[in-house]
Amino acid sequence: MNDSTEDQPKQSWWRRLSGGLKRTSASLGTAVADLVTKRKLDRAMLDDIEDVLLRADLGTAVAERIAEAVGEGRYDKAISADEVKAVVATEVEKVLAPVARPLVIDETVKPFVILVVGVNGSGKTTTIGKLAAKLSAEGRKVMMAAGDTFRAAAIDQLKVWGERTGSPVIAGAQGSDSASLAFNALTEARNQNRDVLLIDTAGRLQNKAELMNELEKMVRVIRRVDSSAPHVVLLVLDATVGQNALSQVEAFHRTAGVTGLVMTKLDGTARGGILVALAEKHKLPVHFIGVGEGVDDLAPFTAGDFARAVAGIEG
Ligand SMILES: Nc1nc2c(ncn2[C@@H]2O[C@H](COP(=O)(O)OP(=O)(O)OP(=O)(O)O)[C@@H](O)[C@H]2O)c(=O)[nH]1
Repeated sequence: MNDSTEDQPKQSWWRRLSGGLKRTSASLGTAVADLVTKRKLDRAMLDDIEDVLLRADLGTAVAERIAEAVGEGRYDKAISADEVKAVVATEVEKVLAPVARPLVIDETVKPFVILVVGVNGSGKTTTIGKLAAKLSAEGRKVMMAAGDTFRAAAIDQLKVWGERTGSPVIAGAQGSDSASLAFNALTEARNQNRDVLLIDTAGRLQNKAELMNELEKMVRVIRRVDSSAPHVVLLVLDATVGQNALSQVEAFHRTAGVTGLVMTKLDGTARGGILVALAEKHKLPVHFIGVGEGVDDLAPFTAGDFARAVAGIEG
């Protein structure tokens, strides 16, 4: 790949990310601009700034901290919207930097098992497909397991990704036992000497308790084949659900021991600030962000870029 083609995806995903977060950043930018015109900074202005940040889904702790940082050394002085945005970007980056961590695949572990969990529609199957494409492009032998046996379309969707990425897909019939499917897939991945096994899971069953029981069972059964597996438990979160994402993290973390997050659909939401609230509260690593439905639309998560996009600073 030459430099110009390497630059293109980076630019296009940045455009989509900053474009997607435009509603977050534009409302934040406009509100901040309205607040700071022809006024000197005082407590009331900081409270207003804090409200604006709360509306962007950044969460109370971060909003409060940013407002304090804006106030530092600036009381009774005029302040520009750009100054406020710069403080927002700096403070957001501080929260995100510790969680922006790449997905590390231990080459000594074979197969390296990645269990992908999340509620239905969050983008699990699509993320698995994108990951399979990425990992196979890096030269790894990937296998996928259609553990979402509840939904026939999810099985078909995964098979399409399998064909697209040249990776075998282990699937059962709709309604078959997902734990035994995971068991078979891991055994098969071992026999075929695969580097990575990506396991899809159901996002919806009759009720939440049943879903969590099934996940627990899946993990238990996987451990029977390899006591160190799953090596990564990726929780896929849909950015458009806003604050709901916080409780999803709690539920899945308790059940499946989530090791890292992927946040999808950041290409079309005004609620991207939720990632900041999540980072602040749960401190779980964020490996990737989804910025579209295509195979290349899974971008590594970088704190600085994201912080600037949220604050509405041009890339
Ligand atoms: N715009 C956008 N759409 C996405 C992204 N990731 C996934 N989607 C879309 O979201 C929808 C749901 O994605 P799936 O991958 O089927 O979700 P799932 O979590 O597997 O859903 P279940 O199988 O029902 O549990 C699909 O239409 C995807 O194309 C993203 O980053 N951006």
